[in-house]
Amino acid sequence: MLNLSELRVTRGRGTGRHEVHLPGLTLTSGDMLAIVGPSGCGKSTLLEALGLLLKPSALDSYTLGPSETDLAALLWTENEHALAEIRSRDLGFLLQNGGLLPFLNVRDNISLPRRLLGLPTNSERVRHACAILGLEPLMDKRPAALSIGERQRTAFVRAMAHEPRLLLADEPTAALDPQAGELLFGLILSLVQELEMAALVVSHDRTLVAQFSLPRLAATLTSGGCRFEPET
Ligand SMILES: Nc1ncnc2c1ncn2[C@@H]1O[C@H](COP(=O)(O)OP(=O)(O)OP(=O)(O)O)[C@@H](O)[C@H]1O
Repeated sequence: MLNLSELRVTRGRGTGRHEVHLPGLTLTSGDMLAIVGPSGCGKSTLLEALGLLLKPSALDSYTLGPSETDLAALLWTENEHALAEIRSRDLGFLLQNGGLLPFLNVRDNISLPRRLLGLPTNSERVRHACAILGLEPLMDKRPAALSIGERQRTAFVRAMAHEPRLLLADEPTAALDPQAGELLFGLILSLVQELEMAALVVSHDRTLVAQFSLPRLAATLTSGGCRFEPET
């Protein structure tokens, strides 16, 4: 479902230069992988590169799902139109700031990705996710009137509403209590398996990661940055 050759991404310059290195990655349908490592090592950078939001300094090939389109080639040709289409159709983002639109209520924030793709805004899966995560009473509220945890849960439902091939989630449980975190992890895992998608989830919560027996991509600090490798 996901095949990526060696990836290098560079942030900053001079003494502040930090290189994130991933020797390669293969995910099959139903895989959910946790990305773990210390603050500042490059976990968000890795997600952003996999989400086609950053141009890597090295990447030979990157394919996603049944499509044979080489996303690495698209990145190099800077075909912004094609990249934007893939981001909105095949990828689901739950980034650290949540990214909810402040002028839309919860209902409209959640339905936006499906609306933009011309899909019916009513989806049984979205309704189910909203019910499990307790969002139903909040549908008419705007983000400013939500708690941080409520915003995080809304952002998660928005990230999966269009049923992407790959979900990229940055600390999805950071603002949630242990019980809500467990509910969200369980929901992500069941969706990933049911929809035959894959998920990469940055998490500091080793307890949750262990509880769900998630395979891990762990960071090792190097002199100029950080390398991510499967943790044994
Ligand atoms: N926009 C940017 N420009 C330059 N350097 C950046 C930028 N964003 C992040 N960095 C640097 O890149 C490195 C990796 O940052 P990143 O946010 O990916 O780490 P992280 O592991 O996700 O951290 P945290 O767990 O604290 O969120 C850090 O040294 C950071 O200072």
